[in-house]
Amino acid sequence: MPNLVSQHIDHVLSVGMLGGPAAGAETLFQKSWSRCMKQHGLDPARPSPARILPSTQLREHQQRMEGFLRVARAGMEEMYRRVADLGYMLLLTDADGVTVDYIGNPATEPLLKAAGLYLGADWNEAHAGTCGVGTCLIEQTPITCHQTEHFDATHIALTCTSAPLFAPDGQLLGALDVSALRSPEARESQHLILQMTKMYAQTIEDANFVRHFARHWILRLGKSAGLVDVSSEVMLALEEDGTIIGANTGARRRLGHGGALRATDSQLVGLNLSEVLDTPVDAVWALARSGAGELRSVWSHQQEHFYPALVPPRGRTAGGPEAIVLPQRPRRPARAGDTRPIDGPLDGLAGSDPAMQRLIGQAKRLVDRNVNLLIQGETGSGKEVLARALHGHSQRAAKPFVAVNCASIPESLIESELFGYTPGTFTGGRSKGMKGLIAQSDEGTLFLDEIGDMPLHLQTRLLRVLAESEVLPLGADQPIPVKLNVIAASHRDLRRSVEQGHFREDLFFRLAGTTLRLPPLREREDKLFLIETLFDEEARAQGLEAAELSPEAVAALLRHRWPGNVRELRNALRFAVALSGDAPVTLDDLPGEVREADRTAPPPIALAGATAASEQPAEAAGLSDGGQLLLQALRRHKWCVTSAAQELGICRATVYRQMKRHGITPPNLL
Ligand SMILES: Nc1ncnc2c1ncn2[C@@H]1O[C@H](COP(=O)(O)OP(=O)(O)OP(=O)(O)O)[C@@H](O)[C@H]1O
Repeated sequence: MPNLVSQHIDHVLSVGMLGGPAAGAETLFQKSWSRCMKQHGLDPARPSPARILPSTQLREHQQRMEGFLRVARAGMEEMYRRVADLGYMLLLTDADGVTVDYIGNPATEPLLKAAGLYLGADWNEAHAGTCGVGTCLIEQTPITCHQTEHFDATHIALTCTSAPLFAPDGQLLGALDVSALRSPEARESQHLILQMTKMYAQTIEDANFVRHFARHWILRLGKSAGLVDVSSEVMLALEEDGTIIGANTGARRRLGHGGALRATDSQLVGLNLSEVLDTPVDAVWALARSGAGELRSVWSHQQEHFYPALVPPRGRTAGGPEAIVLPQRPRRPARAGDTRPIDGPLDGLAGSDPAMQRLIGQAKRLVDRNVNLLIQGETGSGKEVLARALHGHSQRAAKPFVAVNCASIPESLIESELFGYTPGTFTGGRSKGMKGLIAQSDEGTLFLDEIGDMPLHLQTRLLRVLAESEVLPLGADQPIPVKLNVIAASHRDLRRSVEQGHFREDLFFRLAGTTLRLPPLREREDKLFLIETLFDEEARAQGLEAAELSPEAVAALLRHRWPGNVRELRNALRFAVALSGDAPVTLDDLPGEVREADRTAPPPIALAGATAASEQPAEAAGLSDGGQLLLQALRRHKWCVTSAAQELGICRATVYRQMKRHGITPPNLL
């Protein structure tokens, strides 16, 4: 054995030192060895003992994923029954690589513990080196790390097979690992275990998906008509009009663009089923009515064929299938018969930025769908504006929109503000008591801004309100029923907050039916649209409807990085309008930091005059400000319309339209 160990160390050292991104066709393990040495600073000659977290720390890791742990445990027990006799044991880790659950043979517990195959063991690659769990979490794909494929010589007797586990929104949750202290030397001996691990990881993920979407219809699609009821690769959670509100890993892989396994659910969520499958939504409800008889029908996506099965929302099955209340037909596929104008409040939020247009399309499809929405975006990127537009676009538009900023209400007041209180609850309180903000939003929209800052004990109370649709004011003994529609928002990455134990996982899943991500202003391609819209609004507000922006000012505004996002832009324009009065806003009227950005940027070629003389001087002189701006941008980009469009934040078609309007002709066509 000592000889084997030193041989292993030499081998790892030679491969790991040579390997690296430039080394080309390395195996997954050689890449990992090189990562261990170069990035994690590990040394194969210095073995690190198993690191087992103390129970308080372990508890914190477990608490972050309690609901999931229950589901995963059932799958682990079933798998363990099948592999225990072969000498395998099972670990469940979180995304950090910490073992949050374990099943092994009690008779070998001391050996398992010494090898780190135990509760609380940290299998993160940065500490444990190349291993089943740690490397699987980095690669996000199922792997077997067999004996000498481990980095650390203390692990070279082990064989470890791990599969990643993803949350319903596509985020990595952790890994399922099946390991043995001893095994045959041939790597092929683990092939069957790899297949079983993948299968149980999918079973666990799917059970978690069903738990998450228990209140919705779930469509299963499988390759086998006989098995689709019990096992199917694809699962889609649906609203009654066919809107997709959730997609499992199989659905993302099979139905998402380009088979992107790691993509989040944004590609499918918000689409209508009929946009994804060559099947009308009516077929889903026909399937629900006729039950298994419909299974003979085949549904297709591109060239692939599936058999469908439908899981009704929990609670609808209480009286057996005959008690299921089925929608007679899709509630409302489009806006037909809707009195709202097609150009609703959501349409005014953005110009031609592709990410914003996708978001608006998704938001429109999800409005009035009984799906809780979570808006994520940097401070000032327009989360509240989006929430108000969603409310304005919904059938609840005439009902109250109640915005609560969880970060700005003092912690001592937030409970009474949200839940209200009865008369006499507080000395100094209002004599009639107070209706809380949650009750005030009844039938309208409750916007919980900066939800990530809500204290943990109030998260528990809020969860109860959401689950039971009733609120219990402080001092009251009778709850008040409320019809709640919640939109939550945060600039923090809430999933990260869940992982860090600052935010309840169950509340996160309850609030984040779908996550809408607002891009920061610096990434938006419709800056010019926003500049013009906000400038008009600010000028109107100050009674200066005729105010104008000079091309230099617009160019500077387009160049600035906008760390404060749309809020900073609005403030800059308000400042500039106030300063310029009736005269056009010039560079000097802009706030210092915007002017500063302009000074540090390279001078535009067209303004430097080098090419101006030969290129349409007469036309340039007669052009309006907008035309001059366009001409300058085109010159700066050597008449490349795509680049000019990008700089101006408008699409190519608009550039061509505006060129035509201003009579601007590229030099090669003169
Ligand atoms: N699409 C938009 N159209 C017009 N104005 C916008 C838009 N988005 C944001 N704004 C303006 O930017 C400012 C900030 O918007 P908002 O309060 O919605 O941002 P936020 O992301 O909720 O900020 P915070 O994180 O601080 O709560 C507001 O003055 C708002 O009017």
